[in-house]
Amino acid sequence: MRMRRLEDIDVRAVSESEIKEWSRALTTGFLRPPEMSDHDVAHVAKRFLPGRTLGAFDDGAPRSGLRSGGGTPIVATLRSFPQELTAVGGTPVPADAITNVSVTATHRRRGLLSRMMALDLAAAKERGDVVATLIAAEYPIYGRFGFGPATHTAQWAVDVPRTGLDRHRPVPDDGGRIDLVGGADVRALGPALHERLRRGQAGAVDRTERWWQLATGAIRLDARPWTEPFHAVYRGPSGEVEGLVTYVCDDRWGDDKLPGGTVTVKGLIATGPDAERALWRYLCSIDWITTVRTGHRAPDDLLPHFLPDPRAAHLVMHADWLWVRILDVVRALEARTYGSSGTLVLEVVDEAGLAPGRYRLEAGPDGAQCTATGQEPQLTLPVGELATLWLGDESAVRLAALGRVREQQKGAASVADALLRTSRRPWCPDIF
Ligand SMILES: CC(=O)SCCNC(=O)CCNC(=O)[C@H](O)C(C)(C)COP(=O)(O)OP(=O)(O)OC[C@H]1O[C@@H](n2cnc3c(N)ncnc32)[C@H](O)[C@@H]1OP(=O)(O)O
Repeated sequence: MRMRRLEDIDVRAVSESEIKEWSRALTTGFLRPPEMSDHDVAHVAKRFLPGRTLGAFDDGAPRSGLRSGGGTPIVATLRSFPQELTAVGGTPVPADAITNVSVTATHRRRGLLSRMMALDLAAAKERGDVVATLIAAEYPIYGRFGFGPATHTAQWAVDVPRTGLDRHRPVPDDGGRIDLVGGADVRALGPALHERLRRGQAGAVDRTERWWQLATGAIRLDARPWTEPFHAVYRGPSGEVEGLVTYVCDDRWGDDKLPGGTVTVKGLIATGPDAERALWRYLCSIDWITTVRTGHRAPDDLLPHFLPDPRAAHLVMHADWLWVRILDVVRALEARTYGSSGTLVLEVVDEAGLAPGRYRLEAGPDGAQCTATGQEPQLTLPVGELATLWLGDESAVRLAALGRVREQQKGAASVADALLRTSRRPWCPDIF
């Protein structure tokens, strides 16, 4: 069969009637069994947003075999949806959340992702989104499109017998209480708790009703076998719900008849350190459990230091997590608060032409003003590096040492750090 030339492959928004074929292309690109059940396709269709589900159509591709319906075969997918991302200081900014990016193995490295990404980012800019966000499958994919890694994830495995915690003490020991609750309770309590968390957590994103339904089994998908988890809530001494953990346990025993169970945390959110401490200690106090796996946490999570012996928490993963692409430099910089007062003139390099320019930032602990300027820049940096600095996780001095930002004025990177870095690291608890 003749290979289609690039310009013969149509990249466009899919219509609702093309969702089944689009879903097949997505599962194929993600190396999953290609045929999605009608039940699962119906769920994909439910969250369909016109114009925001993109596909690449190759009418030269075979219509037999894996294909599930009529129409032109789809060989690449990308979907975006509206999201809110919390900036430093707590203000949510409108984000274009990008997900379901795939290109069928036979069509890779021919520019299909680049074309879909250009379409989606242009539409986001046009809509007035301040940033685009995604969780990258692999590190090298998205930097070229102006994204920078803006939060990191860490996962620990806690060796419970080594923690030094006294398993005879009641948990919690601070006047609060912990209760196991059902999925319906979580759907009732969880959203308000999460809203409180995300307002104070730079890097957090909003959760939809569907998110809570999936997390509690109210929506089940054929492609994701469901195990009913445990949910525990922590109420502080005042009786208010301040924390929630969802976890599963295995039932492992050694030949020596000693228990060796593992708790795997699906999510733990809390509005303050007392609730976090109480929930981690609760998990470490469950009989038969010798390991607690934490799931995705911020790299500066307090967990190890809640344990008398912090070395009992072994770091098992540390990696980039949320990637951010700034689309509107002025609104992004004005949305956040700063660690000190000062001014900084930045030259932002953006080869895609979405947010390039010279910007003067006058910043302070209560907010900032940012304007386009003709002044000489103090710091020159690619738009992806700006995203990395924007959420407060990275140091401009480090990036200058790596040659990724350029000081045009000596000491400008230190000035940038004093303004932009935060005392706690940003964290995105979710995957999307
Ligand atoms: C947010 C999410 O959904 S993350 C999930 C991403 N999807 C996956 O990882 C699924 C498996 N992989 C794929 O489907 C594809 O390989 C994709 C989507 C990663 C890339 O799609 P392609 O159409 O091949 O990308 P495209 O041809 O536009 O590549 C543009 C450039 O990026 C580079 N590139 C693309 N993917 C990768 C990668 N995984 N690693 C390194 N470089 C890459 C290409 O080499 C090319 O570089 P060049 O311009 O210097 O030649």
